[in-house]
Amino acid sequence: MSAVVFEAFSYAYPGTDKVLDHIDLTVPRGAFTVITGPSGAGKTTLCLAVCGAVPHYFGGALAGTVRVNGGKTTDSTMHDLARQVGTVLEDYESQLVTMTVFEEVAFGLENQGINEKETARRVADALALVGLSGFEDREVASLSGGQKQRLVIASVLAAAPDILVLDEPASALDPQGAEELYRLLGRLNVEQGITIIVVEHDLSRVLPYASDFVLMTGGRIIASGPPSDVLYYMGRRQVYQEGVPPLWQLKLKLEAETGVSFGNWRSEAEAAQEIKAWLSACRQGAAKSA
Ligand SMILES: Nc1ncnc2c1ncn2[C@@H]1O[C@H](COP(=O)(O)OP(=O)(O)OP(=O)(O)O)[C@@H](O)[C@H]1O
Repeated sequence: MSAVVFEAFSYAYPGTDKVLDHIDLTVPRGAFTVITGPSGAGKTTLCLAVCGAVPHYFGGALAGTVRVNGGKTTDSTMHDLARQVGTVLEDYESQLVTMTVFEEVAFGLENQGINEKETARRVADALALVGLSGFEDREVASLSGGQKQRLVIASVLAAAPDILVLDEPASALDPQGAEELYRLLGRLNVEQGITIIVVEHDLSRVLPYASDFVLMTGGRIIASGPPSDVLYYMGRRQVYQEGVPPLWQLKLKLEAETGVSFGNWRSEAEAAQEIKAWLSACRQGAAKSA
């Protein structure tokens, strides 16, 4: 069974035209799916449709279906969906409600009627997953931006969701914080088997972890699939050029000018290794023919 399936899904907020237009998308279990595209494309709305806030909270008009773990979101309450889908909003600080780190993670569990012992176990596990063990008694207000971000992730992980949806989670973090955050998401994906759906405009950050890219413009999906397919599409069709990572801009230019096909680079280290091997093969070829 797939984690999330959109079938011919269209949606308009109350009083707007369609902001999602005939979305067909399957997110397999265990995927690391990155939603990207220009501002206003409908990326946030797509996330809100997975956690059920669209339409349960926002109202509006829809057609088609969104299924989470096989069930239609319109047949579940947001409360029930929250056990399957953990959501981290772009304005994640608005999700923090209490005084201490322990209370923050325990808050949602107490509301679900989970007993004290089980709550303590789940809080400890969730804090360990995000690297905040030992922070239990710290006041939330004393944490850095990156630590607050990880705390919000721990709070949603404590409910044991199998899908995590995050909207531009690195937008308020410095480059190192962003790198650490995506390393954490990569680990949750690979080691815990959690399906990740993340909105990100900086594709360099997610290249090492993503299994799929989804490119949206004007409420539609215009390309989706393995990251390399979508990056080639963006390069060849000249769409959303600002989203193509510098590493891939170099690769596409090199390929166009040399006729050589390079691998589907996921990191600078991978690219450097391949270019070095290629240069060395070129040198050997030149030496032989001399
Ligand atoms: N609550 C709302 N009520 C009415 N219209 C909305 C609401 N939220 C978003 N929209 C509109 O829906 C469209 C899609 O917005 P959305 O936030 O989903 O796009 P986005 O791709 O996430 O953009 P960004 O990258 O700027 O966050 C936009 O035209 C936006 O103005």
